[in-house]
Order: sequence, then structure tokens, then C-alpha cells
Amino acid sequence: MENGRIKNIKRQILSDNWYTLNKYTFEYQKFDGSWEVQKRESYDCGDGAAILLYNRETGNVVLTKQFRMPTYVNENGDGMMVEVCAGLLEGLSPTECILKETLEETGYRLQEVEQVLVTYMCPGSVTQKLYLYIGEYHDEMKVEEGGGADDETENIEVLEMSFEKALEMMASGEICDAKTVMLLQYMQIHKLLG
Ligand SMILES: Nc1nc2c(ncn2[C@@H]2O[C@H](COP(=O)(O)OP(=O)(O)O[C@H]3O[C@H](CO)[C@@H](O)[C@H](O)[C@@H]3O)[C@@H](O)[C@H]2O)c(=O)[nH]1
Ligand SMILES: [Mg+2]
Repeated sequence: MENGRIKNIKRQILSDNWYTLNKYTFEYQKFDGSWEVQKRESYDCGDGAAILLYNRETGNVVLTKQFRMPTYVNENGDGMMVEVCAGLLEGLSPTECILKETLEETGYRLQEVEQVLVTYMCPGSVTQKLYLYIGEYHDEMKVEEGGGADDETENIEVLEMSFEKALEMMASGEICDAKTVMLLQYMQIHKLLG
């Protein structure tokens, strides 16, 4: 909240069911110095963390596959999305969160991860800031089945595939999740695999 061009911010909660949809009314100072009232809806579903797991020995990556309702109602065929492992912070630090999500969703227990990017995913309408990680895994780190937390209805399929195959799926449009594309391209740019 450090912008002299913004004043009199008022918040109205439009929906507070699972996540929170706020409507903000505020005054915005235009380039000519005059003030105008603006209204913006802002969906607050919390910040999150995501990770691309990769294995330099095998050249493989680990991804997840799950049903995503918002994509199902917007032209994504059967609604299934291939994504990097991800989750909401829910009070944890980004690194604590991603270690927990990696174990819950993929079954791998990692000790070390590297944060490589921080991004706002949809800055015109969604508050979410996403911390993006990469992490090296090996077979012996697989200590659980994965698939998502027992108390959540996640039904996550764990996919292990070659990095090449993941890049092909990105090129064909089968992988079309933004955080997943960003991390695959990060790996490609930095030549970390193949
Ligand atoms: N009952 C109910 N459950 C919900 C609702 N919305 C989400 N959930 C559940 O809330 C849990 C959230 O799981 P996480 O693993 O923490 O998050 P995610 O859904 O994988 O990912 C979210 O964060 C990512 C980045 O951190 C985002 O990329 C992604 O779009 C999403 O916001 C899931 O079990 C999901 O089914 C809802 O409206 N109602
Ligand atoms: Mg998740």
C-alpha cells in the first residue's frame, strides 16, 4: 500500500465461501492529475508454490494430472490438466509448503529445493503470487504413494516422463498450464536436462 496515486480504498466482500472474492472501490489519480473512482473485483485464493521435479541421471521429470473444473468449463476437453506439483501456502513459508506438497502429491521426500521465479499469475483479477521451484529427485526419495492429502478430494495421478516428452506435450498444447510451461522453459533455457 505505497502508491500516492491511490486513495480511499473501500473493500466489499462479494463472496466468502471457499476463497474470497472482494470488490474494491478506490480513487485513482490519472496522468493529468485528476482523480477518478475505479471499481475492481479481486479474487483472493491465497499465495502458492509449485515445483518441477527433475532427475539428471534418468533425464525424467515428475508431473501431476488432475481434474480442474475451471478449465473444464472453458474449452479444456475432459478438464484434465498436466501440471507441476503445486499447492497453497496455508500459513507455511513457500519452501515449507512445497516440501509438504511434494510429499503429499508425488510421494517424494526432498530435502533441497531451489526457488527460481516469483510470479503473479493473473494480476488483473487474482491476488495470487506464486513461488516457483525446481528440485532434483532420485528413486530412493520416493517414500509414499502420493496422489494428494487423504483429507482432500484431490485424486492426483503422478506422471514420470522424459523431459523430451514433456516438451513435446508443451509444444502440442497438451501441457497448457502456465506455471508448468514456465518451469519447463526455465529448465530448457538453463540446460539443466538433456
Ligand atoms: N470443497 C472445495 N474444495 C476446494 C475448492 N477449491 C479448491 N478446493 C480444494 O482445495 C485443495 C487445494 O489444493 P492445493 O494442492 O493446496 O492447491 P492446488 O489446487 O493444487 O493449486 C492451487 O494453487 C496453485 C499454485 O499454488 C495454483 O496454480 C492453482 O491454480 C490453485 O490455485 C484441493 O484439494 C482442492 O480440491 C472449493 O471451492 N471447494
Ligand atoms: Mg495441488
